[in-house]
Amino acid sequence: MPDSVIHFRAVARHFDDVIAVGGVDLSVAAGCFVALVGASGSGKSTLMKMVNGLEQPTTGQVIFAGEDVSTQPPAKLRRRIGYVFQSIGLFPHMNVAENIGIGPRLSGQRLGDGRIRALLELVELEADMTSRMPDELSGGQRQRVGVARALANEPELLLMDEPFGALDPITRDALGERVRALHDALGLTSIMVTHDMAEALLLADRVLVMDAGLIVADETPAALLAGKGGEIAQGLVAVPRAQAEKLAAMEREGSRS
Ligand SMILES: Nc1ncnc2c1ncn2[C@@H]1O[C@H](COP(=O)(O)OP(=O)(O)OP(=O)(O)O)[C@@H](O)[C@H]1O
Repeated sequence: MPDSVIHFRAVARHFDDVIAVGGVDLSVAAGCFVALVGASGSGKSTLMKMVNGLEQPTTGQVIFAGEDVSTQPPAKLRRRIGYVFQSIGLFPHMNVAENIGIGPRLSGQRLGDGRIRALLELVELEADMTSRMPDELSGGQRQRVGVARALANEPELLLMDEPFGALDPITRDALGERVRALHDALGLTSIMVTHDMAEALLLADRVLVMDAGLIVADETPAALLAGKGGEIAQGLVAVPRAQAEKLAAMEREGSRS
């Protein structure tokens, strides 16, 4: 498929006798926003890390932009793939501008002040944030800087692993919508790991559900809401649906009293 940015071909990753990823075949089309959901330990992070070379498949191949990831130099992958991983935070000894510019700097390029201001603007942060240190920012601001850093190299692919996990619900909602708007405006291809099925349904074009190292559902949000995707996917959809129903019932009760 020429318009696919990434292909997984029978990709498995074992850690001794633990099968983290058990044989995944998957293609992601250019321009698609994919959410990857599933229980803790189902293999989501391991699958993502095999895209940018942080983990290597035990068997199978990950193909990015037509080439096997294992044959591409790490620096080239870093330039073409932006990532926001909760486990890989900002560098604490670098200010905001230095954090945003680290990717280009590693490839021998210096980001100008104008470009840094433009990146801050993309994630709706004030231009005077540039000299702040990470510990002088709120969690939401740090995640915004993380997104700006991931976009600094104008990546073709954006990988996000629980990017908004530690944020309060209002900030999380706002940042999710901002990232989706950026995805559309910049013509990105994005894959986002989340534990939150509601977030996946609201933001993604395509929702993948992982269970025990395998992708057990691959549906659009509309198809999932219409009951497709099988038992595990429907178990995850049931949670936000039940919450929405309870809230609607409370609202009805409230309007009667
Ligand atoms: N470096 C490692 N060494 C050994 N086992 C690992 C390693 N990385 C992951 N695993 C195991 O592989 C399985 C899948 O882990 P992974 O982190 O991919 O799951 P996940 O779906 O991302 O979980 P979570 O939602 O909790 O982040 C787990 O059983 C985990 O313990």
